[in-house]
Amino acid sequence: MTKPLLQVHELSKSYGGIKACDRISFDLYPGQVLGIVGESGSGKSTLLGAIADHIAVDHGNVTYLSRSGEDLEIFQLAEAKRRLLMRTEWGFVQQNPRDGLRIRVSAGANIGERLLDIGVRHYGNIRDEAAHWLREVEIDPTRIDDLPAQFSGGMQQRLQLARVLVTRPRLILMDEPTGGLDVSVQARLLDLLRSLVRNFHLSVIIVTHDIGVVRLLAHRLLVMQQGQVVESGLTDQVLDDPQHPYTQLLVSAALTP
Ligand SMILES: Nc1ncnc2c1ncn2[C@@H]1O[C@H](COP(=O)(O)OP(=O)(O)OP(=O)(O)O)[C@@H](O)[C@H]1O
Repeated sequence: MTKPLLQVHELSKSYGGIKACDRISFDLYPGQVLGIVGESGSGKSTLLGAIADHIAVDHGNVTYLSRSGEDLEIFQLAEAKRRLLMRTEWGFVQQNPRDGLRIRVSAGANIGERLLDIGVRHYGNIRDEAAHWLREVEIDPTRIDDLPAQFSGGMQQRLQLARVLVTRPRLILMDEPTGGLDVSVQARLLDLLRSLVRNFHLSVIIVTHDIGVVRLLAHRLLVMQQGQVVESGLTDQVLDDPQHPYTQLLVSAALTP
């Protein structure tokens, strides 16, 4: 039987008296897209940050099945190994591309930098790879020397994806990747994400408050309210027949024009 790529076990994180994440557990399988939905303040970003070890948890653990078949306890890894893993097998896509890009260097350098980080040194190859990944994310490779600031918001987000994908990660964590974009730009980005997930057999955890985004992308859903998972399951099942009153509210709010 296929083993989970990621096992999240009883993750908890409080800020003072606020339980931002309260004993969250789930498994993510290879090639699966898991959507995490909930209102602002429900704990989605804290959960994502905790999984990526950006936020120190109070309790719980995360186990990742590496490319070489090792079960790695993320919070127990030595710093160097954790950093290498985050640069190679994992990727993080920020809501604001400015947080995920280096704004003062060219598009090509943004992509190439990730390869330099993992020890690639042949500059010709790096430039070719950067051009290749620009094409993959539907950016004209003749823009390779442009700065991110010369790109539209949607293009910046696609550039961020190229920067993440160049090291061929297996797991991508995304925090509201379509937030703040116009509806038509969002739709194009979602289409692109869908084909990238399929073509590269990516496993993805995507945090959003937008039910439309998870309906299009996610195989499974976790619904969070006040730091807890109140409902989970296959996306269509959860959205077409929500059981928990909070999920019912989210779904009906999304239907109201
Ligand atoms: N650094 C922090 N210090 C104190 N409280 C925090 C901190 N980060 C988050 N919180 C609190 O934890 C709870 C969960 O916040 P979190 O940002 O994870 O929610 P969210 O669902 O991602 O919200 P949003 O969609 O607005 O980003 C909230 O009550 C928030 O105020």
